[in-house]
Amino acid sequence: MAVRVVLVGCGNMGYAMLAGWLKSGKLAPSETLVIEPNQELRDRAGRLGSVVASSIDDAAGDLSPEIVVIAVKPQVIREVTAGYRKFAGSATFVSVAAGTGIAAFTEILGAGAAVMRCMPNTPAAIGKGMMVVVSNANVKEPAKAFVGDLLSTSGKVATIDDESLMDAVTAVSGSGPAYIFHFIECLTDAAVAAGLPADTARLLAMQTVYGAASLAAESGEDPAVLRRQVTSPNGTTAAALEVLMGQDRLKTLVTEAVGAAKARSVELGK
Ligand SMILES: NC(=O)C1=CN([C@@H]2O[C@H](COP(=O)(O)OP(=O)(O)OC[C@H]3O[C@@H](n4cnc5c(N)ncnc54)[C@H](O)[C@@H]3O)[C@@H](O)[C@H]2O)C=CC1
Ligand SMILES: O=C(O)[C@@H]1CCC=N1
Repeated sequence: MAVRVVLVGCGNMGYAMLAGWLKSGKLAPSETLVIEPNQELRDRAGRLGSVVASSIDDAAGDLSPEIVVIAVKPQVIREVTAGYRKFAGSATFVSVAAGTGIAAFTEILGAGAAVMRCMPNTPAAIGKGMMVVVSNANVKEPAKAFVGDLLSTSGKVATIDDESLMDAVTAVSGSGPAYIFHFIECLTDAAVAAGLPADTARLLAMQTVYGAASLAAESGEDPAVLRRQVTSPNGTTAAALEVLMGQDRLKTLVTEAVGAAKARSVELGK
Protein backbone atom coordinates (compact mmCIF):
# COMPACT_ATOMS: atom_id res chain seq x y z
CA MET A 1 0.00 0.00 0.00
CA ALA A 2 1.25 3.51 -0.74
CA VAL A 3 2.45 5.65 2.14
CA ARG A 4 -0.20 8.21 3.10
CA VAL A 5 1.32 9.55 6.30
CA VAL A 6 4.98 10.26 7.07
CA LEU A 7 5.70 10.59 10.79
CA VAL A 8 8.93 12.47 11.45
CA GLY A 9 10.15 11.65 14.97
CA CYS A 10 8.76 8.66 16.85
CA GLY A 11 9.62 9.52 20.46
CA ASN A 12 7.08 9.87 23.26
CA MET A 13 4.49 11.88 21.36
CA GLY A 14 5.02 10.50 17.86
CA TYR A 15 4.70 6.92 19.10
CA ALA A 16 1.62 7.72 21.19
CA MET A 17 -0.15 9.08 18.10
CA LEU A 18 1.05 6.32 15.78
CA ALA A 19 -0.17 3.66 18.21
CA GLY A 20 -3.60 5.34 18.29
CA TRP A 21 -3.91 5.58 14.50
CA LEU A 22 -2.94 1.97 13.87
CA LYS A 23 -5.03 0.56 16.69
CA SER A 24 -8.11 2.22 15.18
CA GLY A 25 -7.51 0.53 11.81
CA LYS A 26 -8.13 3.82 9.95
CA LEU A 27 -4.61 3.57 8.59
CA ALA A 28 -2.94 0.32 7.59
CA PRO A 29 0.58 0.04 9.06
CA SER A 30 2.02 -0.03 5.52
CA GLU A 31 0.41 3.36 4.84
CA THR A 32 2.64 4.92 7.50
CA LEU A 33 6.32 5.74 7.10
CA VAL A 34 8.22 6.55 10.29
CA ILE A 35 11.47 8.53 10.08
CA GLU A 36 13.39 8.07 13.34
CA PRO A 37 17.20 8.17 13.74
CA ASN A 38 17.16 6.31 17.06
CA GLN A 39 17.32 2.59 16.25
CA GLU A 40 15.53 1.38 19.37
CA LEU A 41 12.61 3.73 18.72
CA ARG A 42 12.63 2.89 15.02
CA ASP A 43 12.39 -0.83 15.84
CA ARG A 44 9.52 -0.12 18.23
CA ALA A 45 7.61 1.58 15.38
CA GLY A 46 8.57 -1.29 13.07
CA ARG A 47 6.96 -3.73 15.49
CA LEU A 48 3.64 -1.94 14.90
CA GLY A 49 4.11 -2.73 11.20
CA SER A 50 5.05 0.77 10.01
CA VAL A 51 7.58 1.22 7.25
CA VAL A 52 10.64 2.69 8.99
CA ALA A 53 13.78 4.59 7.95
CA SER A 54 16.49 6.50 9.76
CA SER A 55 16.22 9.49 7.42
CA ILE A 56 13.95 10.59 4.61
CA ASP A 57 16.82 10.09 2.15
CA ASP A 58 17.00 6.41 3.17
CA ALA A 59 13.28 5.85 2.59
CA ALA A 60 12.79 3.71 -0.48
CA GLY A 61 10.46 4.43 -3.37
CA ASP A 62 8.70 7.42 -4.84
CA LEU A 63 6.77 8.97 -2.01
CA SER A 64 3.74 11.17 -2.34
CA PRO A 65 2.34 11.39 1.18
CA GLU A 66 -0.90 13.23 1.92
CA ILE A 67 0.26 14.18 5.41
CA VAL A 68 3.68 14.84 6.96
CA VAL A 69 3.54 14.90 10.77
CA ILE A 70 6.48 16.66 12.42
CA ALA A 71 7.02 15.33 15.97
CA VAL A 72 10.59 16.30 16.79
CA LYS A 73 11.76 18.64 19.55
CA PRO A 74 11.15 22.37 18.95
CA GLN A 75 14.92 22.98 19.13
CA VAL A 76 15.57 21.01 15.90
CA ILE A 77 12.30 21.59 14.11
CA ARG A 78 13.52 24.14 11.58
CA GLU A 79 16.46 22.12 10.28
CA VAL A 80 14.43 18.88 10.26
CA THR A 81 11.43 20.42 8.47
CA ALA A 82 13.69 21.83 5.74
CA GLY A 83 14.42 18.24 4.68
CA TYR A 84 10.75 17.76 3.75
CA ARG A 85 10.38 20.82 1.52
CA LYS A 86 9.92 18.61 -1.53
CA PHE A 87 6.51 17.50 -0.22
CA ALA A 88 5.25 21.04 0.42
CA GLY A 89 3.48 21.31 -2.94
CA SER A 90 1.18 18.34 -2.33
CA ALA A 91 1.18 17.29 1.34
CA THR A 92 -0.34 18.92 4.39
CA PHE A 93 2.15 19.41 7.22
CA VAL A 94 1.00 18.79 10.78
CA SER A 95 3.30 19.94 13.58
CA VAL A 96 2.84 18.87 17.18
CA ALA A 97 5.75 20.94 18.47
CA ALA A 98 5.24 23.24 21.43
CA GLY A 99 5.78 26.90 20.68
CA THR A 100 6.72 26.79 17.01
CA GLY A 101 4.13 28.77 15.08
CA ILE A 102 2.65 28.17 11.63
CA ALA A 103 4.67 31.13 10.30
CA ALA A 104 7.94 29.30 11.07
CA PHE A 105 6.78 26.47 8.81
CA THR A 106 5.67 28.65 5.91
CA GLU A 107 9.02 30.43 6.17
CA ILE A 108 10.77 27.10 5.63
CA LEU A 109 8.29 25.39 3.29
CA GLY A 110 7.05 28.38 1.30
CA ALA A 111 4.12 30.76 1.73
CA GLY A 112 1.73 28.39 -0.07
CA ALA A 113 2.39 25.44 2.26
CA ALA A 114 -0.61 23.85 3.96
CA VAL A 115 0.19 23.75 7.67
CA MET A 116 -1.77 22.56 10.67
CA ARG A 117 -0.59 22.86 14.26
CA CYS A 118 -1.84 20.26 16.66
CA MET A 119 -1.26 20.12 20.39
CA PRO A 120 -1.81 16.52 21.49
CA ASN A 121 -1.02 14.81 24.79
CA THR A 122 0.33 11.37 25.65
CA PRO A 123 -2.99 9.73 26.67
CA ALA A 124 -3.45 9.67 22.87
CA ALA A 125 -1.62 6.31 23.07
CA ILE A 126 -4.73 4.72 24.61
CA GLY A 127 -7.34 6.74 22.70
CA LYS A 128 -7.90 9.19 25.56
CA GLY A 129 -5.87 12.13 24.31
CA MET A 130 -6.87 15.78 23.92
CA MET A 131 -5.88 17.19 20.55
CA VAL A 132 -6.29 20.89 19.73
CA VAL A 133 -5.87 21.95 16.11
CA VAL A 134 -5.39 25.21 14.21
CA SER A 135 -4.86 25.40 10.43
CA ASN A 136 -3.65 28.02 7.99
CA ALA A 137 -5.77 29.10 5.01
CA ASN A 138 -3.84 26.82 2.62
CA VAL A 139 -5.19 23.63 4.21
CA LYS A 140 -7.87 22.14 1.98
CA GLU A 141 -11.07 20.64 3.40
CA PRO A 142 -10.32 16.99 2.49
CA ALA A 143 -6.92 17.15 4.24
CA LYS A 144 -8.49 18.86 7.25
CA ALA A 145 -11.12 16.12 7.43
CA PHE A 146 -8.53 13.34 7.05
CA VAL A 147 -6.31 14.77 9.80
CA GLY A 148 -9.35 15.36 12.04
CA ASP A 149 -10.46 11.78 11.46
CA LEU A 150 -7.01 10.41 12.28
CA LEU A 151 -6.65 12.53 15.39
CA SER A 152 -10.09 11.52 16.62
CA THR A 153 -8.82 7.94 16.87
CA SER A 154 -6.52 9.20 19.63
CA GLY A 155 -9.14 10.98 21.70
CA LYS A 156 -11.08 14.23 21.64
CA VAL A 157 -10.35 16.88 19.00
CA ALA A 158 -11.03 20.59 19.41
CA THR A 159 -10.44 23.22 16.72
CA ILE A 160 -9.42 26.80 17.37
CA ASP A 161 -9.16 29.72 14.92
CA ASP A 162 -6.84 31.94 16.94
CA GLU A 163 -3.32 30.49 16.90
CA SER A 164 -2.20 32.73 19.77
CA LEU A 165 -4.26 30.51 22.12
CA MET A 166 -1.90 27.60 21.43
CA ASP A 167 0.50 28.61 24.21
CA ALA A 168 -2.31 28.37 26.76
CA VAL A 169 -3.54 25.11 25.23
CA THR A 170 -0.03 23.66 25.51
CA ALA A 171 0.18 24.69 29.16
CA VAL A 172 -3.16 23.07 30.01
CA SER A 173 -3.74 19.91 27.96
CA GLY A 174 -0.31 19.38 26.34
CA SER A 175 1.67 19.42 29.57
CA GLY A 176 -1.32 18.68 31.81
CA PRO A 177 -0.95 14.87 32.02
CA ALA A 178 2.40 15.44 33.79
CA TYR A 179 0.65 17.50 36.47
CA ILE A 180 -1.82 14.71 37.11
CA PHE A 181 0.92 12.05 37.14
CA HIS A 182 2.74 14.12 39.72
CA PHE A 183 -0.44 14.35 41.78
CA ILE A 184 -0.65 10.54 41.70
CA GLU A 185 2.97 10.38 42.90
CA CYS A 186 2.21 12.81 45.73
CA LEU A 187 -0.96 10.97 46.78
CA THR A 188 0.94 7.67 46.74
CA ASP A 189 3.72 9.10 48.94
CA ALA A 190 1.15 10.62 51.29
CA ALA A 191 -0.63 7.25 51.51
CA VAL A 192 2.64 5.55 52.47
CA ALA A 193 3.29 8.28 55.05
CA ALA A 194 -0.20 7.57 56.42
CA GLY A 195 0.79 3.93 56.98
CA LEU A 196 -0.31 2.03 53.86
CA PRO A 197 1.96 -0.52 52.14
CA ALA A 198 3.53 0.89 48.93
CA ASP A 199 1.60 -1.27 46.43
CA THR A 200 -1.74 -0.57 48.14
CA ALA A 201 -0.85 3.15 48.27
CA ARG A 202 -0.23 3.22 44.53
CA LEU A 203 -3.39 1.32 43.68
CA LEU A 204 -5.55 3.59 45.83
CA ALA A 205 -3.97 6.78 44.44
CA MET A 206 -4.27 5.70 40.81
CA GLN A 207 -7.79 4.26 40.99
CA THR A 208 -9.00 7.35 42.87
CA VAL A 209 -7.70 9.74 40.19
CA TYR A 210 -9.02 7.47 37.43
CA GLY A 211 -12.42 7.07 39.06
CA ALA A 212 -12.79 10.77 39.87
CA ALA A 213 -11.78 11.89 36.34
CA SER A 214 -14.12 9.31 34.79
CA LEU A 215 -17.03 10.36 37.03
CA ALA A 216 -16.45 14.03 36.20
CA ALA A 217 -16.28 13.27 32.45
CA GLU A 218 -19.16 10.78 32.29
CA SER A 219 -21.64 12.51 34.61
CA GLY A 220 -21.11 15.91 32.95
CA GLU A 221 -21.68 17.34 36.45
CA ASP A 222 -19.85 20.45 37.62
CA PRO A 223 -16.70 19.25 39.45
CA ALA A 224 -17.57 21.60 42.32
CA VAL A 225 -20.88 19.72 42.80
CA LEU A 226 -19.08 16.37 42.73
CA ARG A 227 -16.59 17.70 45.29
CA ARG A 228 -19.42 18.74 47.62
CA GLN A 229 -20.95 15.25 47.32
CA VAL A 230 -17.77 13.83 48.89
CA THR A 231 -17.52 16.46 51.60
CA SER A 232 -19.54 15.73 54.75
CA PRO A 233 -19.91 18.71 57.08
CA ASN A 234 -17.11 18.63 59.60
CA GLY A 235 -15.88 15.33 58.14
CA THR A 236 -12.57 14.00 56.86
CA THR A 237 -12.73 15.56 53.37
CA ALA A 238 -13.47 19.00 54.82
CA ALA A 239 -10.33 18.67 56.94
CA ALA A 240 -8.22 17.87 53.87
CA LEU A 241 -9.81 20.54 51.68
CA GLU A 242 -9.11 23.16 54.30
CA VAL A 243 -5.41 22.40 53.70
CA LEU A 244 -5.69 22.38 49.88
CA MET A 245 -8.21 25.20 49.43
CA GLY A 246 -7.37 27.46 52.40
CA GLN A 247 -5.93 30.72 51.04
CA ASP A 248 -6.44 29.22 47.56
CA ARG A 249 -3.20 27.24 48.08
CA LEU A 250 -3.64 24.61 45.36
CA LYS A 251 -5.36 27.05 43.00
CA THR A 252 -2.46 29.50 43.31
CA LEU A 253 0.09 26.74 42.69
CA VAL A 254 -1.76 25.36 39.65
CA THR A 255 -2.23 28.86 38.20
CA GLU A 256 1.47 29.58 38.65
CA ALA A 257 2.43 26.26 37.06
CA VAL A 258 0.21 26.82 34.01
CA GLY A 259 1.57 30.37 33.71
CA ALA A 260 5.15 29.05 33.73
CA ALA A 261 4.35 26.48 31.03
CA LYS A 262 2.64 29.13 28.90
CA ALA A 263 5.62 31.49 29.24
CA ARG A 264 7.99 28.68 28.19
CA SER A 265 5.81 27.92 25.18
CA VAL A 266 6.02 31.58 24.13
CA GLU A 267 9.80 31.46 24.60
CA LEU A 268 10.15 28.28 22.50
CA GLY A 269 8.37 30.07 19.68
CA LYS A 270 10.95 32.87 19.48
N1 LIG B 1 5.70 14.51 25.13
C1 LIG B 1 4.54 15.13 25.19
O1 LIG B 1 3.72 14.90 26.10
C2 LIG B 1 4.18 16.15 24.15
C3 LIG B 1 5.09 16.57 23.20
N2 LIG B 1 4.73 17.50 22.27
C4 LIG B 1 5.69 17.92 21.25
O2 LIG B 1 6.06 16.79 20.52
C5 LIG B 1 7.38 16.95 20.04
C6 LIG B 1 8.18 15.72 20.37
O3 LIG B 1 8.26 15.60 21.80
P1 LIG B 1 8.58 14.20 22.48
O4 LIG B 1 7.94 13.12 21.70
O5 LIG B 1 8.27 14.35 23.90
O6 LIG B 1 10.17 14.16 22.27
P2 LIG B 1 11.07 12.88 22.05
O7 LIG B 1 12.47 13.31 22.26
O8 LIG B 1 10.54 11.73 22.83
O9 LIG B 1 10.85 12.55 20.49
C7 LIG B 1 11.45 13.27 19.46
C8 LIG B 1 12.03 12.26 18.50
O10 LIG B 1 12.52 12.91 17.35
C9 LIG B 1 13.60 12.14 16.87
N3 LIG B 1 14.40 12.91 15.92
C10 LIG B 1 15.44 13.74 16.16
N4 LIG B 1 15.93 14.20 14.99
C11 LIG B 1 15.18 13.66 14.00
C12 LIG B 1 15.19 13.75 12.58
N5 LIG B 1 16.09 14.50 11.93
N6 LIG B 1 14.25 13.06 11.88
C13 LIG B 1 13.34 12.31 12.52
N7 LIG B 1 13.29 12.18 13.88
C14 LIG B 1 14.19 12.85 14.59
C15 LIG B 1 14.35 11.75 18.13
O11 LIG B 1 15.21 10.63 17.91
C16 LIG B 1 13.21 11.46 19.08
O12 LIG B 1 12.87 10.09 19.12
C17 LIG B 1 7.96 18.20 20.67
O13 LIG B 1 8.01 19.21 19.69
C18 LIG B 1 6.98 18.52 21.78
O14 LIG B 1 6.87 19.92 21.96
C19 LIG B 1 3.46 17.99 22.19
C20 LIG B 1 2.52 17.61 23.10
C21 LIG B 1 2.79 16.68 24.17
O1 LIG C 1 7.17 19.64 27.72
C1 LIG C 1 7.03 20.00 26.55
O2 LIG C 1 7.64 20.96 26.08
C2 LIG C 1 6.07 19.24 25.67
C3 LIG C 1 4.97 20.12 25.12
C4 LIG C 1 3.73 19.73 25.86
C5 LIG C 1 4.11 18.54 26.59
N1 LIG C 1 5.36 18.24 26.43
